[in-house]
Amino acid sequence: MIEFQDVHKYYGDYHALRGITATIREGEFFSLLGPSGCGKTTLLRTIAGFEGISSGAVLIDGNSMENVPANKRPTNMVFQSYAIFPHLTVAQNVGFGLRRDPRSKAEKDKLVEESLEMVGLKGYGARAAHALSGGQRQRVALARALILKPKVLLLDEPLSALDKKIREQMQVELIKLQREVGITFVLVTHDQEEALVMSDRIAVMFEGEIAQLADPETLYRRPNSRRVADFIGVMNFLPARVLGEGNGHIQLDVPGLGPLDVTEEQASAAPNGGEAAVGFRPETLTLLYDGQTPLDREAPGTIDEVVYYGDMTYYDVKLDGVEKPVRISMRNVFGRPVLDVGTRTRVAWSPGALVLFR
Ligand SMILES: Nc1ncnc2c1ncn2[C@@H]1O[C@H](COP(=O)(O)OP(=O)(O)OP(=O)(O)O)[C@@H](O)[C@H]1O
Repeated sequence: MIEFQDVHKYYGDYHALRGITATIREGEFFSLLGPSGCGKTTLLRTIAGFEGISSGAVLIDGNSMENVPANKRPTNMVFQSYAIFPHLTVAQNVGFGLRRDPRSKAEKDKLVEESLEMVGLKGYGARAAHALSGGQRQRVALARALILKPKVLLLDEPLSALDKKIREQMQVELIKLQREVGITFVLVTHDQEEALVMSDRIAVMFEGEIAQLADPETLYRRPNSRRVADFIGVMNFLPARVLGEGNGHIQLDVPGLGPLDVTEEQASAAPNGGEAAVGFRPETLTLLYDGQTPLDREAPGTIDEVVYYGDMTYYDVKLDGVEKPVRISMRNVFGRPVLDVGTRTRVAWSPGALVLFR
């Protein structure tokens, strides 16, 4: 659907996009995720045609966009600062892009009403746009983009100005909306949680390059580099020594956990460039309570810090002989006490949940 072929972009001397090659599939919810300045907005704008490229090609439906101006592309963009017109009504805002459309007023009114219904604002047409809340304004901006029936909707941090609760609610609504209308959504976000929640696939970008492109579960469970692992969620790292390998297995010695085996599939693809380390997510470790036997392996440690979140607790635990504590998340179960700092404990873990970076 959208194809980037070795796309480079310079702003003067600055190399903002450094050889982007990727395909966004028709009908998918695709996110560009990365820290500030990595080039994700620039890449999104090359799809819209708001930004030219220095070399390479951007194709939509197999057609090169090289000489196609923004207003002739099958795309539409929704911005962070939902640029709606405050002096117009909601309906006038939504119908704005149809003002030169030859269809009758009755037909256009119907389209406006349908679009408003799509975004959960049925019956809001006559209201003054300036009287809407932030979340409602963003819906109006969405309805205004959708009414033009683009093949691709480009979303530049559309939810970042909303407060946490409304943002989470809008995330779910956007997913539903995307499924309903079935058009390709490309979202720019620096919020890894938002990308995980919403996307079919995510391209993680650093410094003008795509570091990994995968579905959320793969990104989370099998990050291909330490940098991606660090950017997505929380990942504990422990230094590891590679003892040997063969038959699809790698033997390691990990201080704090002991000698262990991982499979080749557990090794990250991109070279770490430094010393080997194993990584594991906080929820892949478990604190064992008295009398509990581990399913797999266990290691002794001492609780160093406790952060209580209501539904769960984060424990920072110092494994024996390891200076830096590892973070463990435990779901709080009724009747099970939250443990105190200083408690001696046993940490259960499974070799299968580790990722090896080397
Ligand atoms: N018009 C421009 N002229 C010069 N440099 C630019 C221009 N637009 C962007 N850049 C630079 O290119 C790099 C990538 O910018 P871009 O806006 O794509 O990053 P981003 O990942 O979207 O970051 P953010 O989340 O902060 O918007 C940045 O270093 C930025 O300063």
